Amino acid sequence: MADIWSEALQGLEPRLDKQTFDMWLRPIRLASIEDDRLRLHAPNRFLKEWFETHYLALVLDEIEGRQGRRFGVELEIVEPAEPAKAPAASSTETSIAQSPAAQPTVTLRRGPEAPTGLHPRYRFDSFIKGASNELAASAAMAASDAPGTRFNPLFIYGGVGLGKTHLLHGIGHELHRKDPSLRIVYLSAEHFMNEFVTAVRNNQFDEFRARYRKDCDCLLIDDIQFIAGRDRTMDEFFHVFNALYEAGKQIVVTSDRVPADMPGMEARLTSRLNWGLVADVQPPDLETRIAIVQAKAERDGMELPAEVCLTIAELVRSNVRELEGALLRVTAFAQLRGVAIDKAFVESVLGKRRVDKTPITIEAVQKAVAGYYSVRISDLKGKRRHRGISRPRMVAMYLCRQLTDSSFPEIGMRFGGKDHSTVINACKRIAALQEDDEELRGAVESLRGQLAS
Ligand SMILES: Nc1ncnc2c1ncn2[C@@H]1O[C@H](COP(=O)(O)OP(=O)(O)OP(=O)(O)O)[C@@H](O)[C@H]1O
Repeated sequence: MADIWSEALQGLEPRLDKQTFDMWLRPIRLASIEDDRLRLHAPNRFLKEWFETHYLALVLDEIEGRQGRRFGVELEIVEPAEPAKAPAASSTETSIAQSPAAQPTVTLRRGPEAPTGLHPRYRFDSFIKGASNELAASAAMAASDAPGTRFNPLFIYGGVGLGKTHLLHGIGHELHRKDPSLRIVYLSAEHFMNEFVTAVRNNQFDEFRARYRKDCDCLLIDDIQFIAGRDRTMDEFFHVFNALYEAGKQIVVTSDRVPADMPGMEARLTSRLNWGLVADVQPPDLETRIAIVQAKAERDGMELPAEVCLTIAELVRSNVRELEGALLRVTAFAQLRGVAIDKAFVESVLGKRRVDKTPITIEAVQKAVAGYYSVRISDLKGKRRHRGISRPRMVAMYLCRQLTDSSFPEIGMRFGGKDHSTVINACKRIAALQEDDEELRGAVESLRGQLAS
């Protein structure tokens, strides 16, 4: 009976990319054939769902072509009998008949009450899945179902504001929910470097090493591209990676680009980052953008007419952060002016505002921000870290990114030759701070209005 299955797979193997075949088809097993039904086993929920949606029809067509009849299918999740590599949390999939070997083999020390640094809103249930992020989102969920096993490391990459950090935090929350004893460490690569430098300077290397190599069951690192070219940090991260990986601990990494495309990143690190699954997030399509606008409005207790959601989604295409910003702008303006939100209003706030106007330049942004905060343009381009300077500098970088077509490296260059990751961090920081800081939100809106007019 297994021949039906293996013959079909053999027929398909040369027609599919090797990685695709090994990842999605090979792990599916034929358990039995009853009448005209194939009973198949998938090792986990993620593989089951992915196989069902993407490859099942293909395999059934192949079988039909060979056998001359169409089979039905029952696809169940059955974990492989051999012990999982990771001693971490087992899958909570209730339908799985767990073999004793699949249970955790060591008792983990209790972790903190809740992993620190995780944004309370960045959870899977508030993440809208669409074609543009499907692989990354499903893989993130799979990694939190069975950490340290199949998708380890999980590498999520993509452009700015597309949900990488949201997914990373989602994994942390989900792992913690399923097993509060897990020690989950989340931090940005920049933070990792700063801690490392401080540890070396203060002779606290043993503590640093213990924190990341031993007392950690899951490492979530944001913006790994930051450490490219920083030799000692890369070397340290390499050892952290090895220690955790060998212990079967889950590692999830995000970046703005694929591992192979990071100039200055050591080859031994790039290759390790490629060991597991590399999944991208792309700018959302129209349907996903509409769903995101609806969900965000609902979360904020607003009911927006479908036409309004559609108009916002049509006008803002680049990324989700900008979509959120646009929604915030529309609702804030409507509140200020005390008017109802309809299509024409949205267009007046977002849409045609830039048409027929000269494009906003980086210089114009720097000038407006310097004037607003009463600082010198040379300070914005300089290195001083005093809050009175660094805050306006970050706001200026943020507005340059929002209002001009300039890339991160280009903005960095025009701010006194700063690294693109500094610009990325500034943009993120200002976007996040605006959520709670009304004064900052007011400043950004006022500058935006000034520059747009
Ligand atoms: N699919 C989605 N569903 C719901 N919200 C989303 C989705 N994608 C992104 N967001 C939201 O958009 C905002 C930006 O997302 P996030 O910070 O995760 O982006 P990122 O890819 O990490 O970008 P960056 O590289 O700039 O850090 C967040 O508020 C996040 O909640």
